[in-house]
Amino acid sequence: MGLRGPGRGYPCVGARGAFCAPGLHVARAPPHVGPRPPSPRLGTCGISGDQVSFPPQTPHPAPDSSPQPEGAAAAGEAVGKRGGDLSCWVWAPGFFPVRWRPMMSVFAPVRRDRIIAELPQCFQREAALHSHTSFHPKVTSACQEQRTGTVGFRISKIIVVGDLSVGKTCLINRFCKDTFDKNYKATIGVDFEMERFEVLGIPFSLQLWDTAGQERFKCIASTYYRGAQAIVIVFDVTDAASLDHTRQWLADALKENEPSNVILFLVGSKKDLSSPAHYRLIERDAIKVAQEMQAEYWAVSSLTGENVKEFFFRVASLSFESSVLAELEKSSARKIGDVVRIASNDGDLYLTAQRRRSKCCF
Ligand SMILES: Nc1nc2c(ncn2[C@@H]2O[C@H](COP(=O)(O)OP(=O)(O)OP(=O)(O)O)[C@@H](O)[C@H]2O)c(=O)[nH]1
Repeated sequence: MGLRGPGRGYPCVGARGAFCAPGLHVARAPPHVGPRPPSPRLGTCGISGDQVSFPPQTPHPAPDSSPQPEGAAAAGEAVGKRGGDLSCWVWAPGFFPVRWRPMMSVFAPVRRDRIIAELPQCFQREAALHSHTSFHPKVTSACQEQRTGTVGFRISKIIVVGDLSVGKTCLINRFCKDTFDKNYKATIGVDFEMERFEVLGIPFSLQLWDTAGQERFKCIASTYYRGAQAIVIVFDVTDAASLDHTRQWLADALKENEPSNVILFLVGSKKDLSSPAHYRLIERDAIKVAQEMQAEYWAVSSLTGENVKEFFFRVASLSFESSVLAELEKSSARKIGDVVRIASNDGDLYLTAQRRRSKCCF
């Protein structure tokens, strides 16, 4: 059974690249059989130049009450590690079912506990993307003047990768739903959550792509790596081998992304399971790996919630900062009579990974 996704000759609902509609849950696509169901009406809006679709106003009934392609229910179960929500199946153009979560809306007010007014601090200064204590002054002033782009809100794609069972799903669930499941259920392909923030007064969303760690699902998951603004590589602090494997996960993710356009995070999970003495040992090694990768290091526990919110706030803030700086750089380059070049004194505007890695000063 194949997965339909960007870049594989399959349409992704109203999306270009790897972006999918907020609130739409991409399912593994069963082969189509039988008559084509009516296409849903899809509205579109522009987000940073990418098209995304709104959920259809009249979703097709759920698979159990309507004709469906063979295997659709199985696909739903397969994708839905997070079953039991209010989602239903809808038909997307291109013949494959997607799960629509009606309760999610990009226009609902941002939760009060998702408002970021100051740059959250790093976890370890030795392995941080940068150790500044506040947002880049150009970002702050652009936000004050509402010069962060013509579109009302921004969106960043974050992919979460790492060995099987290291805790990727639990990490996302702890942050997005404040839940923890002690039973392991493998992710098949990818799963997807959208989390909305307000950063310096500007609406900002993170698309969190939870990918499968099992080898046999890797090729499905890797089709969703493209177009990431941040890569989160997770390892288990009680399993040194999972730390060793992070290099390979990074290499695979970078095959689909331009290294200078992504920011990297190395996350040690299950901190609650490690004794302080053991943790100190693995942290020393993890910091070395993070420095080598030029990633920011964090250690978290999804069981207790330790550092989970702080980590995602940091991801949101640095992704936001990086995207606003890129936008400002683009607009300043455009001002120079359509000749795309960067004035030397603006050279720090676009924080490529290389520059971030060298921890340049403002
Ligand atoms: N004690 C403890 N257990 C955890 C923590 N995070 C995850 N687990 C457990 O580890 C197991 C695997 O967690 P998942 O989040 O499903 O792992 P995953 O990386 O998404 O696995 P794949 O979907 O196969 O890639 C589950 O049994 C979780 O309950 C944690 O912080 N502390």
